[in-house]
Amino acid sequence: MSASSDNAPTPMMAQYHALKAEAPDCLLFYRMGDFFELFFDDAKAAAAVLDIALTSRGAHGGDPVPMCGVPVHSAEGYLARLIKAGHRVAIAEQTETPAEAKARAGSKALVQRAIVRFVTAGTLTEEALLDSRSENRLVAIASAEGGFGLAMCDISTGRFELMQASAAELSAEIARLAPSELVQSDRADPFGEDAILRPGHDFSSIEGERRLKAHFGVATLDGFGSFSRAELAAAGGLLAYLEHVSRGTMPFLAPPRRHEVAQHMAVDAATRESLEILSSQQGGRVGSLIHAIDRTVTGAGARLLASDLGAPLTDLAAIRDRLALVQWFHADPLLRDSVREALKAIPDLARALGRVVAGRGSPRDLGQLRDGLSAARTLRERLGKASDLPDLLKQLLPDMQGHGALVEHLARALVESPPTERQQGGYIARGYDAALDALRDTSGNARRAIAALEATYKAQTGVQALKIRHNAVLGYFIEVPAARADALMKADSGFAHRQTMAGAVRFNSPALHEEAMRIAQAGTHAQAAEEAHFEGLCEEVIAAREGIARTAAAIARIDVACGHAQMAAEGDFCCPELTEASEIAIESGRHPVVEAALRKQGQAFVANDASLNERDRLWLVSGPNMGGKSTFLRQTALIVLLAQAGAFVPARSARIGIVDRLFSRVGASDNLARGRSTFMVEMVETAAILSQATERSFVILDEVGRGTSTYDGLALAWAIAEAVHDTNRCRCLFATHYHELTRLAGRLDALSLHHVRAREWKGDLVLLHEVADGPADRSYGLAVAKLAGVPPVVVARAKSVLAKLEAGRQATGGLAAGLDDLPLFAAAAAREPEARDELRDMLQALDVDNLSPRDALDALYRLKAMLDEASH
Ligand SMILES: Nc1ncnc2c1ncn2[C@@H]1O[C@H](COP(=O)(O)OP(=O)(O)OP(=O)(O)O)[C@@H](O)[C@H]1O
Repeated sequence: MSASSDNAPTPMMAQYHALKAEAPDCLLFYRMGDFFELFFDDAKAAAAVLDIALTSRGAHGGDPVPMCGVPVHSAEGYLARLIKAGHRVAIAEQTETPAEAKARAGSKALVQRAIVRFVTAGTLTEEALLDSRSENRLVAIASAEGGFGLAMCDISTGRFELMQASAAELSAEIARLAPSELVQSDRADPFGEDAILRPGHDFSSIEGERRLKAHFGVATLDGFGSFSRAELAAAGGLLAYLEHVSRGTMPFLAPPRRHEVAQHMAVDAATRESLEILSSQQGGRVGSLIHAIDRTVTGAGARLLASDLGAPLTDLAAIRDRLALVQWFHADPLLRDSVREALKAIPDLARALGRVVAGRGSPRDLGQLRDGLSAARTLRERLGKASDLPDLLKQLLPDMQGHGALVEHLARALVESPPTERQQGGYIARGYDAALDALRDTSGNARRAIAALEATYKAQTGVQALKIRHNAVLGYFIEVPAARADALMKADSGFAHRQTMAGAVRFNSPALHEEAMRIAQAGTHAQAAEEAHFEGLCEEVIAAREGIARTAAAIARIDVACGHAQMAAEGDFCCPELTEASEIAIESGRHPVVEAALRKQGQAFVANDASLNERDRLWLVSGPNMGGKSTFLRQTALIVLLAQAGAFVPARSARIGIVDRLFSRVGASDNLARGRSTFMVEMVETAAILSQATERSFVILDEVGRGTSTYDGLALAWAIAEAVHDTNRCRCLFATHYHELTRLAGRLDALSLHHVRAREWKGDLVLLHEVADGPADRSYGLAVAKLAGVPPVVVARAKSVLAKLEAGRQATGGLAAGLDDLPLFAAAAAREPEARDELRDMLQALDVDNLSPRDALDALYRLKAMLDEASH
């Protein structure tokens, strides 16, 4: 900002504000020479995040303008940190050179600038800004016809999906997608705190259909499938946003695929968090399911694995197809090893393609596409020769070929390891373009001529220390020590003086000038030629984008299957059997994360069986703290999830009846310790289970109810267990401390009692981590306290308090005295006074003073009829 003493903005300030007005919710990176500079509040925000100096420049309205800047060449690293901190950035580049500005509008002209791009969390393609092992998703939401449409894309790979969800399904879908950025209409209520609000007219189905057709250059969308109005509206919002942020160069999107919500297990946000599927409750990958079982060797494989675990299937045939492929690799360790070796060498095709299509590709990306596609072909040939190909592989193999001409062209055109930078050139191979080679020869010859000149001048002047050198400012020059410069300074020496340094003097000569010009000209022409070839190659890649994306997807699927097979071999996992029955029959199941953690400490994991079916669908699991109840519950849920994701499972055998919805809830006090949850949240989440779990669902409830007083907690746990048993009728494991709940066994016929075993040995507690039939014999709370190091005097005191309490319990019948007299849950539920409320409403609505006798009699009849109806 140049200084201005009065209040009129300088031209540069006016330009800055005009650009800023185009991107009010972004930090504006304003290009000035070799820096991006930020001003005003943007500068303050960026300086705080980036920990760089906040200075000021000039003044605006009399006040100094806060400013900070980052060098252009290292901008990516700074961008990454700003995006991570939740900012969005608009990049304003100089769109003409200072010389062009001068020619346009005189010596005082301001260089024109324009926003060329927005950098936002959901629209990144740069390798440095992305995690190679996770997808980066942008999601748009729209509503139409009473439902919701979601459009999801990962522009770094081109994946593009549309889906329809009901209001009840919406939050689970958003949790599954875990978007980096969520876009929605500014006319609807925000779906999340960070949702980006865009103009409402972008989210109409008509507009969506128009944009889709235009983007894919089709006259009808029939070839892609049939989409609901809400899906089209969401697609419209997504495409409009992409157009906005990419400023003309649309990123790669594969044709949209419909994601059927009903074909996937519904797993809500609370369950994902509690099962620690993709990240642990501490927030990182370490300690999560995916961290424990991921044996993929490519970034694309890791991303697909995360997507599989996030959306387990419910379609039996599709799951069996995936499992058959894992089984095939499992059965042949040699083949598996060699395929994994081959996969390791395959570059990330999807992301390289994403960058090229988005116009941000580099010669290195083209090299990666060449190497990846050719490796894919080799792998296909190798796999194609094997016998008994599983069906899924038969479908994948054709996707891995068909790029022969492109690979051959890239191989001819590019050097072996092309650079990431284009400016320096040198990435087009010799022999590809004779004219380019000639230009390079010219520079080579000129360079040799310059070397020869040095020898000539040394002989001519007798100065042995004479050197011909080059720098960015002067270009080529002749340098001699100051003490020997006199001879060259003479007017008739043939040398022209250019610069005097402390110890040296620099000269030019006509011959040197001529050779230097030859080099510069040839260099400029060669660079232009390389650029043209680069553009041509990119166009060829772009034309083949859908096929390349299919190849990338096939490789990722093979990597995931190989990874599961590898994990199964390392971890002794088995192939689960999937059925349509309402059952879960696991023999010797284990928790993959806890097992891995124990193994590190040299301890063994105790495997346990679980067996739920229609007649025995609710297991009440009790036992001492630290006994392994939570672990047992979670391992069962994880085994179900892995099985339906198409993976082998940590068990000796597992038969799983397809689960439509998976729920996991943990009692509030467990979470409170992490400062995460409250009893209220626990109840809200439990309410969701009671309203959504179906007969095909699987629910784990871990000490639900314990976040409140003993009586309230017991009462709630009791009622929840009854409701799950009688109304939801889902498969359920319910861990509890309330010994009193064991009385439910006599009342609910599909409920059975189990406990984790413990023994007291010589006064010490031994936790066996074994799940056994029947209720726990006692609670062992004091023994656990002792184990945890509570001082012996306190434990002794607690023992005497306990003895008193137990004596009291025997006298009064205890906490649960009288519970046996409770009417059955179903009966209690049926007598809920809903109909009575209607009666009450109607009575309340009667305006008695203004009723005619006739109307009063009618009203009485109506009320009586309602009452009769309600009691039937
Ligand atoms: N099957 C098992 N084999 C070996 N160790 C186990 C097993 N299950 C649990 N453990 C160990 O016991 C610890 C406690 O397990 P877990 O949290 O499941 O107990 P819990 O009964 O739910 O306890 P609390 O009631 O206090 O929540 C685990 O961290 C693990 O180290």
